[in-house]
Amino acid sequence: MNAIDISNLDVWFGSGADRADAVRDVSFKVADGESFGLVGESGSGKSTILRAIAGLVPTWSGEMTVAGETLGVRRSKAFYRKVQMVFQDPYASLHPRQSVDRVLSETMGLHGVTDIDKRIGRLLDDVGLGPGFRFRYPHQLSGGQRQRVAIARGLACEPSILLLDEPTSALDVSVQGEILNLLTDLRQEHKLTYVMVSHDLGVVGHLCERIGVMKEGRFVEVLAVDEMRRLEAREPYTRHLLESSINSIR
Ligand SMILES: Nc1ncnc2c1ncn2[C@@H]1O[C@H](COP(=O)(O)OP(=O)(O)OP(=O)(O)O)[C@@H](O)[C@H]1O
Repeated sequence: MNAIDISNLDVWFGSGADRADAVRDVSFKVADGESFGLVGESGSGKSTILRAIAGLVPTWSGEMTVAGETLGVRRSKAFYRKVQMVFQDPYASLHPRQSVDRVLSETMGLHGVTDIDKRIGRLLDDVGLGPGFRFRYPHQLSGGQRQRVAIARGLACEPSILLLDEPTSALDVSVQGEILNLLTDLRQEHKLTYVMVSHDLGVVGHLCERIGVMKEGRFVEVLAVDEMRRLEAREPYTRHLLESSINSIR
């Protein structure tokens, strides 16, 4: 089964002379349990695809079937129980005056999760934080710990799909590997499907099975991570991209 099936997706912002076409005629499928990466130069439309799936862009056309739902203009509450997004900067995405406990219990309460108390303890263990972090505030956490809280929030209502928008790029290099390992373990333990945006081909190689290479809103090509490592790109643009990151992908 496919967790995600996207056909002919176009996303644009503005209209008339101010119209910007951010995503053009993009199609791809992601199998249940697969991890799919979106790579390409800055402004090529990677984050916009995630935002379109999550219902965060107003104007799009095409077909999107995600977690068994054919998507329209609005996302249902049930959709957000199945599909969650983790953003690049955990400091910006966590409310400064909300403790870890409140962040997690509010998310669970919103989605009608029962047994919240026990679940928070388990979630904190799952993301490698433990009970000592439960009543801390964002400013009392390191960048890596904050991202672990953001991941715990993403997992709080037991989704099947996580949309990861540069989940390690705001972090110290020394912490990036830890978060990538955590995401790898969580995918296995919770049988998750990932779509991950990253400008770092090393990060994508670590976590994904296939990558979609983007340029100016379009897919240039889709290739397996093994092909990426062997520099087996069909398109000159991809070859150039791979060759310029040769040290991080091998
Ligand atoms: N809300 C918006 N209004 C107008 N234009 C937008 C908006 N969001 C994105 N864009 C434009 O859409 C294009 C794609 O942006 P997007 O953020 O998806 O690129 P990206 O590949 O994720 O880039 P980066 O790697 O720098 O994050 C860019 O030209 C951007 O300026």
